Amino acid sequence: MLSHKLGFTNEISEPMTLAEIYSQTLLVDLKLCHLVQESKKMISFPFVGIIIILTPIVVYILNLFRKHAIWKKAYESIPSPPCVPLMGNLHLLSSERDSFLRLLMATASKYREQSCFCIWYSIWPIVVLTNADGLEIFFSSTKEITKSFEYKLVEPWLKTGLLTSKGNKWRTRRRILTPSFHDANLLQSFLIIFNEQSRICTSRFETLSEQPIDMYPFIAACTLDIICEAAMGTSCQAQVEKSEYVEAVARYQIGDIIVQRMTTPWMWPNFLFKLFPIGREHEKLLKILHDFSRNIINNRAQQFGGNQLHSKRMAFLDTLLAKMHDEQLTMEDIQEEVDTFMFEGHDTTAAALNFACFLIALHPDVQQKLHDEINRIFQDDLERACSMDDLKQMNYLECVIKESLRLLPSVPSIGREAQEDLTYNGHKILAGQTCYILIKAIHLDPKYFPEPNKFNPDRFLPENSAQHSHHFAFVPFSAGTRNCIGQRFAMLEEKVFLSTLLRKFSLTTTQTIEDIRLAEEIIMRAVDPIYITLKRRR
Ligand code: HEM
Repeated sequence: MLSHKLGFTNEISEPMTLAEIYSQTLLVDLKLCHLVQESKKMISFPFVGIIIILTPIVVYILNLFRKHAIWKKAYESIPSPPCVPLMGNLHLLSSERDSFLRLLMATASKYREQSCFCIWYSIWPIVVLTNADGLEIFFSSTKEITKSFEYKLVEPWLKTGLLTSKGNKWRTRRRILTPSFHDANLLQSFLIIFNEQSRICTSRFETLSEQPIDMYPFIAACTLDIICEAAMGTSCQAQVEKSEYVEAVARYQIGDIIVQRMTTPWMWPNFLFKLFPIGREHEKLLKILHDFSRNIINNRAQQFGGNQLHSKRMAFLDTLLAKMHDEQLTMEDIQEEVDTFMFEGHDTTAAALNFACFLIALHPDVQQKLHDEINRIFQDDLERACSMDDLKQMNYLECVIKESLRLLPSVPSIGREAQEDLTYNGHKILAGQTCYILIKAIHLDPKYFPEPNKFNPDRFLPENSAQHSHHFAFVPFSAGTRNCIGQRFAMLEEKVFLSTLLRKFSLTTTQTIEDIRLAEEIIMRAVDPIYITLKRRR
């Protein structure tokens, strides 16, 4: 190690005081001075060159150790799993896809009383918050809206759209986009899309009934078609044909690369990443994704400008095009928002639906109640489309969707960067600190959810809602200023899909919840396929 060569031998597991750091710095400075004097004597140009290159590296490393000492001291009161010098907690991770989420959940459960813990990513701390109490430092703040570093890795695809942007840019965009999610015309168009695509998906299951199948790829294709048409006004036909775009998004090629990059820090700098084959593949996929959305946006803009938009169905894109001049949006601005909807609105919903199907298959009593509710609403009509009125009557289905999102949230954690010093349940969090809000652990707090691991949709019935009355005890869509803008869209979509499926089929599975290994890969995924058998009801 460079530090050892310079005689810098402190074990970093021991917190260093500032005085120690300064004395070490002095020592290194003296050594450097000595080296410079030596180099003068030798008047060797390569040697001076090496010194010039090494000095900023040494200063950087010393600065890191100085910060490490400050973090160690500041987070003394926050528990963490056992650390190893320089590695921090990295030695506890394996190449198994589920190892990171497993470590987070096991640590959260061990330190539930303390309401947070620290994970040391080598010498860098991540403070993980696991208790609903105190979350107002992020959820009720209009200032604490900056996302953590990891989100930078989706920026090559999404640029700085709504998910990744911050400050005034985020505020302006959120103001422009929010009304679209409450617009009655748009919601009506979306309802037609949900019905059509859910029906296509269900009919694909017809030929596969009576045998265990992995429903995920079918559901992912369906949710991709839905968001594509809702966002851009054009379906990408993921359920009926193959295309480069669908392969890149639905088969998760782009997502896999982003996840791989997240777990390999030496690939974080862009210039290094591009040198690896995976970096070049990433570029290729980005071109496919960007070309696809850019072409659709340009076509739609031309029709829009020429008043030739014959489609009665409105898309998010139309509301952006309509505001283009007033809000001074460029085509690139519009594209980053459309790409963001494609990213956020497809896999999150697919994961939620897949987990909901699994939990319904596991609990015949719950499934019976769902069938009863659906029979009451549709009687024997297996084909008619769901209306808004139908959806309003699906109260029990809503409880089932919520309980699924509680136990198996599509987004198990979210990241923030503290903008100023904060205090969370008595623990100090320094400005600039990366914090994870561990939604999955927050949802398992027995204080708000008795028998937290039990799948019990009844806890969301209005008469029982006092049990989880804390504002931030149930936050699958995050909460506060920076919550999920697509929450209502997603709930309606889930209701249409599940009621269409359950009108025709019953679901069973031979797997148990303990068999399912879960990985955090941008969203939460089952490491191995979940098999469900669909049986025609009549
Ligand atoms: C079950 C489905 C969904 C779940 C569980 C979910 C969950 C979330 C969560 C937890 C966040 C906060 C992310 C963070 O702070 O880092 C978020 C943000 C967001 N979601 Fe969703 N989401 C879902 C569906 C959707 C859909 C269908 C859309 C689009 C139509 C969408 C669009 C967005 C956008 C644009 C953001 C960023 C909002 C902002 O920062 O202002 N989501 N979502």
